Amino acid sequence: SGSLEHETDCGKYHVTNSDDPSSQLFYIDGKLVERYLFCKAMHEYRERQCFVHENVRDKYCQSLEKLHLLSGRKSLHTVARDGYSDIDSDKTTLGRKEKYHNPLLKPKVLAMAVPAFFLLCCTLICPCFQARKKDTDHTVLSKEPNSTDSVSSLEMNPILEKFVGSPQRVPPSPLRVPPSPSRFSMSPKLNRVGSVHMNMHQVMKATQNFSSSLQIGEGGYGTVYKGELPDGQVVAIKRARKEHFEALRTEFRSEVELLAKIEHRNLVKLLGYLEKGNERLIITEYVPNGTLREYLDGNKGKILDFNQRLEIAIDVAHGLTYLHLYAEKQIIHRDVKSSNILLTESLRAKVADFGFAKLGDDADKTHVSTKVKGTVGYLDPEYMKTYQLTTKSDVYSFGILLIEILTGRRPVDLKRVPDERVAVKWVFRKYNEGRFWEMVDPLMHEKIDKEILAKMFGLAIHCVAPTRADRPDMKAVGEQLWGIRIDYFKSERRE
Ligand SMILES: Nc1ncnc2c1ncn2[C@@H]1O[C@H](COP(=O)(O)OP(=O)(O)OP(=O)(O)O)[C@@H](O)[C@H]1O
Repeated sequence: SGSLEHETDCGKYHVTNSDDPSSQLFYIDGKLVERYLFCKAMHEYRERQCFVHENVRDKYCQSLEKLHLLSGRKSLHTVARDGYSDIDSDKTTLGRKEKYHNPLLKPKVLAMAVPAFFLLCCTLICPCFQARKKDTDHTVLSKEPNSTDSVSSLEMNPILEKFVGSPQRVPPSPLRVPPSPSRFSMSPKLNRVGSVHMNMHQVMKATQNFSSSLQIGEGGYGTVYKGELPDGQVVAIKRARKEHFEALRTEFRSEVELLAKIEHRNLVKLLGYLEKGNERLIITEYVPNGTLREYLDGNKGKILDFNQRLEIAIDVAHGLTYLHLYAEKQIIHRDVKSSNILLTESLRAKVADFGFAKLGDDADKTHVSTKVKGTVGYLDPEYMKTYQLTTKSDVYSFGILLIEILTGRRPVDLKRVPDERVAVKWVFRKYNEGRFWEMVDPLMHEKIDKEILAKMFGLAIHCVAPTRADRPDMKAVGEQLWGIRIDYFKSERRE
């Protein structure tokens, strides 16, 4: 091991040498940076005719130079702000120039997308958030940013484990803007929210005393029951678990107030709310056909065809566009995932679970600073780093969801071989190799036109760009999906 420090006319650079390449540290002007940024600086110094030790550049940066990944238009400062990260692990997939046949495969876009995987990996295993095991790999995070709790029951494998233990990954004391007190203050009228007003006795009757035979699901906040109202209307009743009650109080209340204002065919409708003693109950429309995840898992006895998947994606995009743009106040969902997409009998989608919903900020601000909430695998890396929540965090989660819809894979699946565990990373690799069909859900036997697949996966990759400014907004995503659907029908007619 050793250390090399050099000063050029342009700035200082410094590498700590180590026999183990993974523990090498790179510094530019005294700041620790990822290797990619370091090489980007070398490249810029050289372009500005500053002296650079060629042996240093050759040793650490040659592979990146060869891949043309250092010559993008972005300046070093822009790149640093964007949080670009080491791309080593993906270099083999970017090898041949002719692979850039799609605009999305151009080096700039690749350089944008590759680091997302590194950040995603950090996201998946960041110890600063308490993870709660649920289902197989779907773990919900709900953590104050400066808390010291560590990963709890999240199953970890040795490969992931080595990343754990670095609390510095999360800024220690981010700005946090508490929800406006007026919106969340105790209101005696809360029981009158929505169109269904029930008392506890009626709820007990509707759910047969919370009978396990009427239980339809279990989520972060508690248990969900199916119930029938005296007029025959079937509803879903979400009952907060008592042990989480205090902690969930605000969330529960925020869910109610937000949902009550929403009226859109792609969003689950809040029908009522009941606060009584130690019970908090949310009554919503019942969506009869289970979750998108259940369909993708093949648990519903029917496999979604490509058109149905496309329509589900469009429905979700429309629901989220409504929350982002057209609701009375901007709403950021914060927990977009396949188990929160409920399907109707005709397999149209409704976005559910506004438990984590958060009001967007007023028009004069671009983000809300908040504690990190969401589900492992879907979390926007920029939100994880900055605690700044914007609608683009939902766009990121939507990109992950789109990958799920197309591949059938869970965002993180520890049962797969190591380099296929993180679906987005696997997709990116295959995408670069132009192996679109290999990514398609094996349960879906249709042969989809390659161009259509390239557009769908390209859109998903665009949504998961590491920097929110590079992601499309939800409205544009819906429009693109709509365009893809038209192309899909045209391609079907040709065959
Ligand atoms: N309105 C509804 N209609 C039909 N089923 C529902 C409805 N709401 C929830 N469910 C069922 O209950 C399950 C649990 O829902 P819930 O929203 O509590 O948790 P989740 O979204 O899966 O997890 P989390 O809240 O932890 O993110 C869902 O997966 C779904 O199967």
